[in-house]
Amino acid sequence: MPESATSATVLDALIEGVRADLAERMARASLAEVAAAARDAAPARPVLERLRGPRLGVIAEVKRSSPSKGALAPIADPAALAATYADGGAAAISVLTEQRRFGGSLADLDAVRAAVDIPVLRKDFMIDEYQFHEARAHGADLVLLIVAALTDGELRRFHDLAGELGMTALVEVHDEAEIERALAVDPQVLGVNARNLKTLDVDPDAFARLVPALPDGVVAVAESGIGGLSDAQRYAAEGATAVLVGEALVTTGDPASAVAELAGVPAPGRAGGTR
Ligand SMILES: O=C(O)c1ccccc1NCC(=O)[C@H](O)[C@H](O)COP(=O)(O)O
Repeated sequence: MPESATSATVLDALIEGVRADLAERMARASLAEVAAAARDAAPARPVLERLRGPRLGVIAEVKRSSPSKGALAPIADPAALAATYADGGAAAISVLTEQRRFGGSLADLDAVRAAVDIPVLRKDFMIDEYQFHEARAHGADLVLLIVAALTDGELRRFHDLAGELGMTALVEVHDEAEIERALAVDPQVLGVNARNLKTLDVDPDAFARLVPALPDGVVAVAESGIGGLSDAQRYAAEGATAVLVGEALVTTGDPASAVAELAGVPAPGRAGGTR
């Protein structure tokens, strides 16, 4: 459950903004209209096999700014950046669509979708059924479910809905209690975010601490604070199937080489999908 109403967190504030923006979009297009657009979209791409492999899967993020760091990169052409990531060997592209603090949009998702053939993640604070149809209508193959932002009932309902729409859910946790809640929906892809979304503190040891609780066969994604090769190598050695990287890729002058370097990391611990 989200923290109590008396102690508003960074995550609470982000979600408040997401709700306001969502209300505006809902006033422009009904759920029925968005659901029809989702049905008309090309089928979602399979994700699991792209993330699993003898080498580390790299989910490369299009990220202009963030609550923790402010402005990172202007990214005038998200399609070109995504194509560069794909050329470097990214397994998937993450597109932040939250507008207020991350500078993203559904237009970014459209542009990236049109530019690459690899799976695309809609990275946002998914709190309403409407956003899942919207994600699919805009070509997403993967959607993010942040356990800290959802009740158990919402987590179950949205995990099911993502599957019904043909998408894969990346279920994101930060601590032991959230893992327990996440496992109740039997996720195929589990992300451990080193960043606590309530405080913005980054704990590079979170993945290693939680990895023993991850079920065999799950795609384990280490997220946030990955600065380069040595971090990626450490996560691979700890059992990560994939890494999700934003800041380090949008702030480098050579994103294709940066992705290629990370994508070259052997991931022997999870090569067969088991630990
Ligand atoms: O990045 C933030 O400051 C942030 C703050 C609050 C909620 C979410 C946030 N980021 C979303 C992400 O999960 C990251 O963009 C992603 O894991 C990549 O992180 P990084 O490589 O550290 O940019």
